[in-house]
Amino acid sequence: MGRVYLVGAGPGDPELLTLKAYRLLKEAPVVLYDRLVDERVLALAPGEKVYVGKEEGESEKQEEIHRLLLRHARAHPFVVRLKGGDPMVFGRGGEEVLFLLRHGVPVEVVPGVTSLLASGLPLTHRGLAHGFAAVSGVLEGGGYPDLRPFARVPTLVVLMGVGRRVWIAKELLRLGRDPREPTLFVERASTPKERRVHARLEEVAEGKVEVRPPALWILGEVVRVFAEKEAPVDALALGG
Ligand SMILES: O=C(O)CCc1c2[nH]c(c1CC(=O)O)Cc1[nH]c(c(CC(=O)O)c1CCC(=O)O)Cc1[nH]c(c(CC(=O)O)c1CCC(=O)O)Cc1[nH]c(c(CCC(=O)O)c1CC(=O)O)C2
Ligand SMILES: C[S@@+](CC[C@H](N)C(=O)[O-])C[C@H]1O[C@@H](n2cnc3c(N)ncnc32)[C@H](O)[C@@H]1O
Repeated sequence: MGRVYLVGAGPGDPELLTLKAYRLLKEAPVVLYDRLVDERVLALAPGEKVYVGKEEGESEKQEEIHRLLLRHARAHPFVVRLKGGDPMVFGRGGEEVLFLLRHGVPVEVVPGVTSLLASGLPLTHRGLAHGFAAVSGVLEGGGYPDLRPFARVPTLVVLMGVGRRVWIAKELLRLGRDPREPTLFVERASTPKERRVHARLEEVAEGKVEVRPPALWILGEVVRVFAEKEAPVDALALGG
């Protein structure tokens, strides 16, 4: 029975791979990969590549992925299971680890650079944000998240939130978040197709902001620190 490495592919740029991820991709007899894995990363792997990604809403395919993982783990000395960003951040990596361990398959998690961090913005900043949170815009089966625990965090990062951005903005306003708060969408961060869109929370709520998935969405005063549109804030003066 081979080992399964649950590897984070990072946000897209192949140079953001860890050395361990790079080595494992080079040596892997087979790589089972997700939808959001950049083709430049896949090109590094000479072995067999099996696409097991899901389109939006195809969460029921998870059991099929588990069966495929088991089959390949039984057929090879080791297998790489490649997920976008970090496998343990909104990647259903926990489910895959539990399934494999329950079937006696050894697993090793190889963290990757999560897209939460791929914007280059500070998620924390002295005098502006002493903490951050990340939340999924959509729950299993298409449910709506309960945003009450997240409404007051200084920096909030939303993943899988593009389709729900108007609802999320309105809900955060209802929960008391500042309508003029700066926010930033980053489509396809770290790739040549990266596109950054600045918008105040109220503008998003009004449906005025065009964004395409996949994109991360950062809300909070830290957006002002490196913003292009706003007058650049002197970060040093805020440093304290
Ligand atoms: O599940 C996988 O295979 C890998 C992770 C993955 C997910 N969605 C994904 C991917 C593809 C990828 O990142 O490569 C891929 C995914 N899901 C979604 C989007 C769209 C977007 O970013 O705006 C995207 C990215 C689409 C794109 O590739 O551009 C949206 C989404 N998430 C979700 C759903 C509903 C569903 O799948 O049942 C839906 C569809 C909503 C709808 O039908 O209108 C729910 C979802 N999917 C996922 C999670 C994370 C679970 C966890 O906390 O581990 C969650 C949240 C949850 O289940 O509580 C996983
Ligand atoms: C299911 S989550 C997977 C997150 C991934 N495990 C991570 O750690 O980045 C998919 C969502 O992550 C975000 N995402 C993933 N890669 C991205 C990128 N290169 N740029 C912007 N957002 C990205 C988007 O919100 C996308 O809908």
